[in-house]
Amino acid sequence: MAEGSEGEKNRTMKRLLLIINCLLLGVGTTGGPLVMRLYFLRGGNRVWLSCFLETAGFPFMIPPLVVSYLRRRRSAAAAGTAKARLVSMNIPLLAASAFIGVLTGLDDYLYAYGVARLPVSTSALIIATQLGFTAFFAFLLVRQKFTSYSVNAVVLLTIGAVVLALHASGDRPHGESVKAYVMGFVMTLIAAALYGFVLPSVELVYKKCKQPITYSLVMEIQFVMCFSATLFCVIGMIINNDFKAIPIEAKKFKHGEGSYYGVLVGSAIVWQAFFLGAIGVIFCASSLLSGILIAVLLPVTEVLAVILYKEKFKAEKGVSLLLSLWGMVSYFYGEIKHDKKMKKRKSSDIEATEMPHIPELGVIER
Ligand SMILES: Nc1ncnc2[nH]cnc12
Repeated sequence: MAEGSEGEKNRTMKRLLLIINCLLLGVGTTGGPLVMRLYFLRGGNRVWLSCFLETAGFPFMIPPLVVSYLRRRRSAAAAGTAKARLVSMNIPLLAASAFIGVLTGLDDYLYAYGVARLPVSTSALIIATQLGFTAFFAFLLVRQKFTSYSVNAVVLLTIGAVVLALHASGDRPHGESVKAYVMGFVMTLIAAALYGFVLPSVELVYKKCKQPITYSLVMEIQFVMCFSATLFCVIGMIINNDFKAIPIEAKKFKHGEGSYYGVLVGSAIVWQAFFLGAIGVIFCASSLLSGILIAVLLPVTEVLAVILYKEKFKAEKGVSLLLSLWGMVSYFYGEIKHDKKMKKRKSSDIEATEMPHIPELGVIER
């Protein structure tokens, strides 16, 4: 009985964690591209600097990491077990996280290149194709199982992106060459494919890792990933002389120096929420759900871009928005149905002495 209530408490905690991470991902997915585009619209033109800002907020992870360490230390002392380590990840996990971080740094550059050249509403919809890539790599790397509902969601969200891509040419910003526009389009598409690979790779690392994955460890992984991605971008910034250009850009920024630095710091904070949310959702559920949430929220970004930056809202953007919402409803309906089926099966198995461990609501077993 006590074990049952402990299990119930764990499930509730994991659901709460899932909700928090969905919110973080939501803030990052919608706010990140808008702040990044604001930088370019108001006079900034450094691609390496803006890709650096995607991960440079990793020091914001230090306070929660310290709190988590103190808690682990206190519970180890109370239980009389070995002292908690300041850094709990082992060397292979550190190496894997650093490697994925470099891929993320490269991806950030491709993504920022696209945001610099395309309207946010267009780049957001190209990024929606990421879900197709995530689904493909999740199948290859972590043997993600699909239901008719999740397949339906992937198809709808991908069609939504394609509808937009087919009509995107009329969206070229004033004064931008066709070549720059096409390059922006292609780079964003490659970013979508690469990040579609990164998400299931994180899930694979969680699965293959020899130590139990806790949320504290997820935060450490986030720290290392963002640190190595930032290092990658710093090299690009040095080569491109971006550090010298920062004070000059700040002086020329349309809203003044103060708001220039405000945009940079705001960007770093919002993108931290994005990356922590993305890998946190993978921890609580799966890389597929992370990909689905990113795709579902992109049309929200698009609508906000239309409102805030007066970008054009054409019929195809509305169609894409509807398809995304339909895809989201389909996915969650399938998950709730699956969850109910699992609960029913569990209660009919309750008599058995050795009860098998059944995963819940797309939650991967660890
Ligand atoms: N670097 C990135 N940041 C945000 N969303 C992305 N989608 C693909 N790459 C991305």
